[in-house]
Amino acid sequence: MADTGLPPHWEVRHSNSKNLPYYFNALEKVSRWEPPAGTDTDKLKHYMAAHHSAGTRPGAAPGVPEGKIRAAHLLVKHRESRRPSSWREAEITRTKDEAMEIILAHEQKIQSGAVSLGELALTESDCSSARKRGDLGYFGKGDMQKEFEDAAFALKPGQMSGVVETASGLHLIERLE
Ligand SMILES: O=C(N[C@H](Cc1nc2ccccc2[nH]1)C(=O)O)c1cc2ccccc2s1
Repeated sequence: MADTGLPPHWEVRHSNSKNLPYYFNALEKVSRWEPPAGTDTDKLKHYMAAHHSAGTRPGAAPGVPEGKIRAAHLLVKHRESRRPSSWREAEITRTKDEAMEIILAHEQKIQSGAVSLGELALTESDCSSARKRGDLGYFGKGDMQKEFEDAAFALKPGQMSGVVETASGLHLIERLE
């Protein structure tokens, strides 16, 4: 990597959610917003000017906030969910296995083309985003539970995930942008 002027094992990374550079030590696995002690600040300044132009990256879709995607999801909670309650049901007592059967049936219906994820989320999702057809808006890395983020960022726009499990319950995710 070009000479960043940082001490050994330190590298510059980019926070999509804050659209800011940060400094990461790959050996100690620590990160910080300010350059560490021992940094050659002139070299770092030249490196940043050459490699970290602020603002949008080339090829970013106009209007889409940098590093973010938009997705909708359908959530089926169960009695082990972090918050076993929703607008649909004050106390959710179904087991995880029962929730799995329900969400797999939803997945089949969506994959058959009989209904869209958003339409089904309106009545069936245990997330408060149900009223918006499951649309969660734009989000970046670090905003959502890790399993959800990994699955959503692996999708292409228009694609739907398989069943994804988080502490909230079982999800089907459709990437919108
Ligand atoms: O965390 C939320 N809702 C929880 C359920 C839940 N847990 C999630 C975990 C990952 C992604 C979405 C998730 N939704 C609840 O209602 O108990 C959110 C609701 C909304 C509504 C609009 C936009 C974002 C969000 S995130």
